[in-house]
Amino acid sequence: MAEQELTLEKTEKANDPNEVVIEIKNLKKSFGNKDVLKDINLDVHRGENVVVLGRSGQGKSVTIQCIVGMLVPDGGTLRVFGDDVVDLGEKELKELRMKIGFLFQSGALYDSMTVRENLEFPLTRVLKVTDQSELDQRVEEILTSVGLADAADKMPSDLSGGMRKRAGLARTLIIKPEIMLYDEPTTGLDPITSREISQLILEMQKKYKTTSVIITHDMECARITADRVVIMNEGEYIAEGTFEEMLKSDNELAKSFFKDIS
Ligand SMILES: Nc1ncnc2c1ncn2[C@@H]1O[C@H](COP(=O)(O)OP(=O)(O)OP(=O)(O)O)[C@@H](O)[C@H]1O
Repeated sequence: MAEQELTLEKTEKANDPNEVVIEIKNLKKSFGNKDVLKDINLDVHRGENVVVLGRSGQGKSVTIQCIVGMLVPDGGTLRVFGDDVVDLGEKELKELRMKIGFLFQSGALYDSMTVRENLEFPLTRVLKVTDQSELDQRVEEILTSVGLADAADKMPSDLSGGMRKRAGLARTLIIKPEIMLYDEPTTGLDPITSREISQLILEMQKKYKTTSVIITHDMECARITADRVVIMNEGEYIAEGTFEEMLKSDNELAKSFFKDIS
């Protein structure tokens, strides 16, 4: 096949909303005699934002850690971009992780580095970018995108909680991941800042066409960001639908999450 056709095929695939990017079937994971994931089934399509709701300790973070190969499941299959994660060798796992951005609750900035240095770090270490003008241009672009254009030379300790979250998001997005995994992105923020971060997550999905899994307890975050909501309970996904569908769900647990939403 001609090189041009191959490129076209790749581009079409990269934009195909029907492509299943993350495919989870009958996933199981136990720690000792504690069965945390009993039977998780989920398809995440390209460009989609899936919000996972569940009470504390239900295995939401464990699911995310399985997706990036940090934990090895005990059963079931877990494919990312069509590859079975369990079968990947070290090198392939490293390549996969380069396509996945992971935003932890803490935001994960290095306190001893300026914002600019924090952002340059994944570019130089992961993508091996050495050209200073490219580094400057990419740092400026991402900081502008997250609304922190003037903060490049500040230290993390000089930033508010919301700004730190934005900088953490910028640091994750700067390598242009195809998948974003958010673990409680609005925890610890006041309601107004939480809403701003949720809106930013939505904007970044549209701008960078990322596929995202968002774990949250924040219903406003779910309302703003979710194309689809799944509810997790006792190691299984028990209900799913759009935010509006879940709002009207007869499922008792869904009702308990949505009871204060008007
Ligand atoms: N590496 C591990 N070793 C042993 N047990 C673990 C490990 N990781 C998670 N667990 C246990 O698995 C269960 C699910 O944890 P997980 O962090 O996935 O919950 P969660 O649904 O994300 O909760 P939260 O909303 O509080 O973050 C917990 O009981 C936890 O103690």
